[in-house]
Amino acid sequence: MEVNVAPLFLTLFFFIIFFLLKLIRTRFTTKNSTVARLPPGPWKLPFIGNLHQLIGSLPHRVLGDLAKKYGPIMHIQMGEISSIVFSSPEAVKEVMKTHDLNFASRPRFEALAAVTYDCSNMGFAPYGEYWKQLRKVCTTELFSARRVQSFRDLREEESTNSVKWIAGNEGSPVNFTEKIHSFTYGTISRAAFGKKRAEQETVISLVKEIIRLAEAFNVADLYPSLKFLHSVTGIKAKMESAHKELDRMFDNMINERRTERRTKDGENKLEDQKDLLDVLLMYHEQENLGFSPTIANIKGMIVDVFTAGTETTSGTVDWAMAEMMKNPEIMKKAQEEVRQVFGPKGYVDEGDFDKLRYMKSVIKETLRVHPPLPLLLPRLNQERCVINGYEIPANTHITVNAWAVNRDPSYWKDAESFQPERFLEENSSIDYKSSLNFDFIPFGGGRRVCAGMHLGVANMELPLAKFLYHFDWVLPNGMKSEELDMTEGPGFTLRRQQDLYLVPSLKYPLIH
Ligand code: HEM
Repeated sequence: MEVNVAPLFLTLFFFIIFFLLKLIRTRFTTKNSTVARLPPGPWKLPFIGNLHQLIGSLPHRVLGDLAKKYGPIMHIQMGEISSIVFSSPEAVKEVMKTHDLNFASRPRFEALAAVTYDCSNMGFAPYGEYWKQLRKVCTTELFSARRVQSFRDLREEESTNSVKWIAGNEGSPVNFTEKIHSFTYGTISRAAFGKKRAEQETVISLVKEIIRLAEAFNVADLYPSLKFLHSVTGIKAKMESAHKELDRMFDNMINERRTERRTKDGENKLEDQKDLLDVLLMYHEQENLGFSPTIANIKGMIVDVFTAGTETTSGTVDWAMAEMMKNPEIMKKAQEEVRQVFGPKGYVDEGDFDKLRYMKSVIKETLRVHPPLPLLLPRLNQERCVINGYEIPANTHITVNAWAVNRDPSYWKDAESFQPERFLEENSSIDYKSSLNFDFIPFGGGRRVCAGMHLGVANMELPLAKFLYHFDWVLPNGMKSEELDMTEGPGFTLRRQQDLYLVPSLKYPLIH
């Protein structure tokens, strides 16, 4: 029997062609994907991605460890959110310099939008015309060196009150953490609203509640498509309720101020007497200034001032003091310097702060080892791009692990240890405006760098100098310095897990 093999050959021929074409296609895409594949990252579980590795841990530490294995540009999946984590100075330079414009937006979180007047605060405003105008007003007006200087008297007053309170509790343990917290909230609230007001304490406690809720792990933010999760977690509802109350207080304060601004005293207010609300209302009222924020925008900005400007600053002073208690020789040097500079005067004032080189190094070293926002604020890239051969799709969440960068062993000698001297010696030229190498980024960098840096620095330096000058400090109950617990607490800002209790003894009393 004769068999017709032609169809068999034909099938085989087409099969081989199909197979070859597929092989070529695969090779082609694989070749292209060496340019366009996502960065490497840890193995992901379906639906939750890498969440199981991050929940219940300190994310900056876990991400730092994972980066040692997967590299300084790493892909992480958190629920539906795809995020690229940058963990070395070279990688961060790509985000903050080479591709700065593309990476200058922020992702939107529904729960946060509810308390930031639909992201009309600066911290979470998407990149665009509104953010650019607001940023300009911040640089030239709200947080300019001149404005920060104009708040000098109120900083003085608030820090003197803290010193008086501590002096009144000489010899017994004081909750230092709480004290520096209330100094910062008091100072920021007066910078925003001027004179002390009856509502101040309520505003502060509502802001604290909103910060706590914003820092709580909110699974609903990780599954934006599952909107019902917001009602399951209840966090958004709690934030909205605290916010409603805060909004009512803001309205009262703003209405009162608008009336006051129309009086003679209001009209004649000198530039240096204006608080942040005055400046923002001026832009609202005068149409020819190139930026006209609505009242909701103004309230959004005030929320920013409170949330971005309080715990970051107080947390740093708290850690600085804890580090000095842990390292008595550093405390001694810092105290000797402050007492030498201000000793003859009998009081501390900001006029001679240029001479406090060692104390400033203590603050820098604290920000290096304990950056208050260890993962900065998340960013979003507007367009797809390729970095180091890795594909970064548009609208990816960008995380910068500043905590890991600030202790990168290839940039920092003995990176884990607390040594303020490093900022006096080879790194003395490093300032807060992000170093050229992007190896010291507690305030972030690029277009989205912290807008309130000068105010933050002023609010850290003055109280710290006064606490070092006026008091000697010991740990309570005979605790030794090596026993002091330095564990980090959970949350978005890197604060101490335990409040710091210290026993003050008055060295130089206040003379006025
Ligand atoms: C120790 C004190 C402070 C630290 C360490 C700090 C740190 C930061 C960081 C890391 C960012 C994000 C930067 C980025 O995405 O690259 C930021 C943003 C911001 N900070 Fe600060 N901050 C401090 C104090 C303040 C103060 C006192 C204010 C104002 C009252 C302030 C206002 C802001 C604002 C408005 C933004 C958003 C900027 C934008 O998105 O364009 N900060 N800060």
